[in-house]
Amino acid sequence: MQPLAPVFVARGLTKVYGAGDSRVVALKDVDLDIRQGEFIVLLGPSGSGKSTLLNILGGLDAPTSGTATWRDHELTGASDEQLTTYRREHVGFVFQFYNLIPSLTVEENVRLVAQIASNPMTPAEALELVGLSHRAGHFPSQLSGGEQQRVAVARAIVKRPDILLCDEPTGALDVDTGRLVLAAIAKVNAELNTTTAVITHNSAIAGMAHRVLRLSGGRIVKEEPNPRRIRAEDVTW
Ligand SMILES: Nc1ncnc2c1ncn2[C@@H]1O[C@H](COP(=O)(O)OP(=O)(O)OP(=O)(O)O)[C@@H](O)[C@H]1O
Repeated sequence: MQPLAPVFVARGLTKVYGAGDSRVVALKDVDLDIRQGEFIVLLGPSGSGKSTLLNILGGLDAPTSGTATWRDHELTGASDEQLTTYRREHVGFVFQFYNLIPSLTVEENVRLVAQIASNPMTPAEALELVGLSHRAGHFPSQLSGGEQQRVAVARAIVKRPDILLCDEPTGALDVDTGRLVLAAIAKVNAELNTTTAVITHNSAIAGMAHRVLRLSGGRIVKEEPNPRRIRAEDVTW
């Protein structure tokens, strides 16, 4: 499906941490529109503001100034309760480390999130999407790192989020298992039209994006549309 109208709009987004000598400007005056169904890859050196931007998009953090809206949700100035509702209903997160609950099976890990969502798919559907139906009854310790990360993707998408935010999803994985995780993320983007943003230090992954954002010093210094997207299976590093 083709990307449509902007669903996320940021204007003059600035984030300052600390004060005085420890003051850090993590984001500086960032303007950004993200369209429905877009697959965005964020690249940039360590400390350039990628996670800060993703955390604001996901309602995990609030900007110091500027505005950020997701559809009709005003994220700037939202209360903690409103941000919690926004995250719960609209945002799926995948981080570098999988954070699965070791004492629960794969299916139970995914079900835990489905239970607090308003319009979830079944855990079985989510596991099918990431190609792990046959592992539903296993415990996380019985899975490889790449399989555990695909469970984390299933857990993130079982609630049918509007946006899937991935911070270094393949950072702990080798190339073969990393590709399978990327394929699962790309499939969710393509089949559910889930707007997707992936932070990575691995510029090869940029080939999968509709659009690549390069950050440096808290600013988006380059935006590159990618007319020739590659499949996850063809990413090499
Ligand atoms: N909670 C915080 N308190 C103080 N400074 C912070 C905090 N979070 C981030 N920073 C600082 O803000 C800047 C941007 O950090 P951010 O994590 O967004 O960068 P990044 O591009 O994601 O880096 P990396 O690739 O290393 O994860 C850095 O200088 C960082 O030290």
